[in-house]
Amino acid sequence: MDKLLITGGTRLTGEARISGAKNAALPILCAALLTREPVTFTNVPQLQDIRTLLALIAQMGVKIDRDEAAGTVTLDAGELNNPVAPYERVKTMRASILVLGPLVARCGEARVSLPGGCAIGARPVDQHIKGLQAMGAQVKVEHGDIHAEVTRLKGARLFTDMVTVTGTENLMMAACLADGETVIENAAREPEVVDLAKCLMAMGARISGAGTDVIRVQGVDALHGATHQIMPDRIETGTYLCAAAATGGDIRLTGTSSAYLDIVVDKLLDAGCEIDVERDEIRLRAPKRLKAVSLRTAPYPAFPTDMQAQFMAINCVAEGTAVIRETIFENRFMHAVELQRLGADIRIDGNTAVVTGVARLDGATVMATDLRASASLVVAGLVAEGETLIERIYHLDRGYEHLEQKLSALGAQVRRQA
Ligand SMILES: CC(=O)N[C@H]1[C@@H](OP(=O)(O)OP(=O)(O)OC[C@H]2O[C@@H](n3ccc(=O)[nH]c3=O)[C@H](O)[C@@H]2O)O[C@H](CO)[C@@H](O)[C@@H]1O
Ligand SMILES: C=C(OP(=O)(O)O)C(=O)O
Repeated sequence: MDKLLITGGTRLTGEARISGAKNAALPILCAALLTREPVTFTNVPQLQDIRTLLALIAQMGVKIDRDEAAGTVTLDAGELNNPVAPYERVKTMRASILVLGPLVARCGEARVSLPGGCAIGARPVDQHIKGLQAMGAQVKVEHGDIHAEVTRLKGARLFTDMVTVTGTENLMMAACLADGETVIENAAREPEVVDLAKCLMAMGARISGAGTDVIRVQGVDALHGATHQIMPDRIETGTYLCAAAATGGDIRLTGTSSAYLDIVVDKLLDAGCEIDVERDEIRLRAPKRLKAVSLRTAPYPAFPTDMQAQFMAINCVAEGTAVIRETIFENRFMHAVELQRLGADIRIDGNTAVVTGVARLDGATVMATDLRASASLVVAGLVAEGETLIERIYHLDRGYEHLEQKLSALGAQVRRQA
């Protein structure tokens, strides 16, 4: 298993280009299952999760034409014949559940393995199932698989018990081919939901309200081919901003947008950073020492849970004490014990972490436990004195394109070890 060796202590300076968003690309690639015509996507990141999803849908009979280096993928689901997502694929990537809605809507049938729990929490998919049932699907969970059947989905009024991002995406995709109008209330407002809606509308779907908490979809008989550019990755952007902030750096990120990062930018300003935003670029200049910033995660537009770990890392070396509350996932503090191995002062009490900044962190061997936990260890490793060896970095490969190359271009001393 690959490891990442970081020699800390270098200020990050220079420029890096942000990739297409993993969490937009995954649902948007699944949207291609809804039509018989080819759909082309650009700005698709080179990530393990994307490879996993493409392998999953190839097995369903979808033709894939991909130029990885150019970031383009064309999917042709004209001969989709096997609406099945087996456990072997689903277990490596929870987002595989995003094939469920499109498959039921297009094929009238789907068998998708239950994703199961993961490091950050139980993450059930009951809301996805409840929504499809409300649209008339017969859904059984048997032998660890979700088996759904319907002649044609019917439009319905759907209300999810909590805000769920992939739940909203699954139901919005399913509703595109349903008979009549579907109203999704308590919908997720995340920018990735909006990007998916844009793609679906380019394919002929009739959707309004994406980006608000009520999404209306008028079902149509068929969708058609289209071309769609995946939005920039706001979490990758935020991660590099944190890495620069922690190291007292001065970086420019291109190919991105601050539009969906308001609260992250605000927190970095509170921490003492200077931030300039120009069209598709963000420049961050960090102070000598950051100030501690408290935060509470919640659905968009509040502070994203996917940035919580990286902010815990910057608070480890900031001046003062920060209180971090995680309200989305019940077990998303796994990085805290690893950060403690580097000398961080963190106290955990339930869903609250109290982080008191220390003058310096010291390099050590640490273990990556999930994607953003791993990102927080990279941020901490960049600022720690000496060498930090991060084990199990396959998590990082799920979500950060060309991480070592981008960090090296910013002056970091980072090396992958086999
Ligand atoms: C591929 C993708 O886009 N992943 C993102 C997505 O995950 P994902 O869509 O899986 O996360 P959800 O928004 O669904 O989860 C929010 C909360 O609702 C709970 N829940 C969700 C669905 C359900 O049927 N029942 C249920 O109880 C979850 O356990 C969690 O506590 O949103 C999360 C929250 O912003 C992000 O951290 C993930 O990076
Ligand atoms: C939790 C994440 O991803 P996933 O939902 O794919 O596990 C993430 O992107 O931080």
